[in-house]
Amino acid sequence: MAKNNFSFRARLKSFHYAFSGLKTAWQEEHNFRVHCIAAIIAIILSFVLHISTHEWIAVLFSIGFVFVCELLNTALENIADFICPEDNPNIKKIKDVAAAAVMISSITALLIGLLIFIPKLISLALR
Ligand SMILES: Nc1ncnc2c1ncn2[C@@H]1O[C@H](COP(=O)(O)OP(=O)(O)OP(=O)(O)O)[C@@H](O)[C@H]1O
Repeated sequence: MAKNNFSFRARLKSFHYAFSGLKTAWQEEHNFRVHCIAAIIAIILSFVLHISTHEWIAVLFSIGFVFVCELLNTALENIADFICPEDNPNIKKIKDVAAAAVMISSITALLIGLLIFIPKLISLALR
């Protein structure tokens, strides 16, 4: 029964676990670091180019979308390596499909970034 009681301490612990997951992804996944750098560049460009609220929503949603795909891909890779460390065609399929999700999210984010930033950069250059 006591397990169902709401506890701020338990909620804080959940945050701690989630941040520990982020730390693991940062330490172990090179792609995660690349996505962090891309996100920082996109946020700096957004401030510098004074994008609109709607554009901010698109940029932030794209960044979150890529991070979520990357983190789920990392979790899947770890499960796959844990249950089957040897070469296995099914594991290859699972990892390749998960990697495809990251690729699609990254291409989508890149296209959204280009749509928002390129016209602003061109008009800035032509001023
Ligand atoms: N156990 C396995 N059996 C068969 N093929 C595998 C196995 N592990 C990995 N592979 C193949 O090798 C590719 C790379 O695997 P890996 O686990 O290194 O992923 P990665 O995307 O390179 O990792 P990272 O995100 O660390 O850069 C996979 O996409 C898959 O095609």
